[in-house]
Amino acid sequence: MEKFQEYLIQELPPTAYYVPDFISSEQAQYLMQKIYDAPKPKWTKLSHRRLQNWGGIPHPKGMIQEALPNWLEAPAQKLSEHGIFGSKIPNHVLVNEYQPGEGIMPHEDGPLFYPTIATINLGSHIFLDFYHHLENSNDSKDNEDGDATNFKKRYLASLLLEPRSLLILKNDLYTNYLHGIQERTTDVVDEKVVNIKFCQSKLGDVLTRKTRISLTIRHVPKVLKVQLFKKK
Ligand SMILES: O=C(O)CCC(=O)C(=O)O
Ligand SMILES: [Fe+2]
Repeated sequence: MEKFQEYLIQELPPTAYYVPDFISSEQAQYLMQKIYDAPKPKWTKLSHRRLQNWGGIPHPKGMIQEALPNWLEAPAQKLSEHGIFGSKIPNHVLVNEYQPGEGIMPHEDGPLFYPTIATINLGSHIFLDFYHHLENSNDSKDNEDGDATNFKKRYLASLLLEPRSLLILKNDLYTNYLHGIQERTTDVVDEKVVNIKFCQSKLGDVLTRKTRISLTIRHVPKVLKVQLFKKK
C-alpha cells in the first residue's frame, strides 16, 4: 500500500486512495473490449444501470466460486500484489455500466465482502458521493423529510472518478459511510470534490457524462467448496 501513499485523500475519513492514470489507454481499451465481448445474457439489467457478475454470486451462505477469466485475473492479481487486500486475493468482480443520467442509490457494500473495494474506472468520469449514516448525522430525527432531503443533509463530499483511474476504499469510509452516484447527465466540479488536485478537470468545470464502466474488485471470504460438475 505504501506505493499509493501519495494518493491518500486526506479530506475524507480513512481510507480512500485515488490513483489517476492507473492503467494505460491500451489496457482500458482491452478491458472495455472484453466487457462488450461478453455474451448478452451475462448482463443483468437493473432499472438504473446494468451489470456483469464475475467470480460467482455472493451469498450469505457462501459464494459458489467460479474462476475469474484471464482478462480479470490479471488486474486482480496486480492489485493483490500491491497489498490492497492484505494477504487476500480478489475473487469477485462486478462490472457496472451507467448511461448518462443513471446512478446508484446511496448504500453500503455490506458484510458479504472483505471490507475493501478497488474500482477501475473506464469510459467516462462520474462523481462518487459519500454520506453519513443516519445515526452519525446531526439530525437523526428528521426521517420524515423523505429520502432526497435526508441525503442532502447527510452528504459529506464527492470524488471525481476520471477514466483509467483506480479508487481504493477501506476501513471507516467503507464500513461507516454510504456511497452513491446521483442520476445526472452533467456534473459541476465544486469545492466538495476533494480529489481535484489529482484530476485533469479544474474547479468550475461542467462535465458531461458519457457511458461509464466500473470494475469493482473485491474479496468474498465465504466461498462454498462444492463442485457442481465433475471436470473431465
Ligand atoms: O460504479 C461504482 O463505482 C460504484 C458501484 C457500487 O457502489 C457497487 O457496485 O456497490
Ligand atoms: Fe457500492
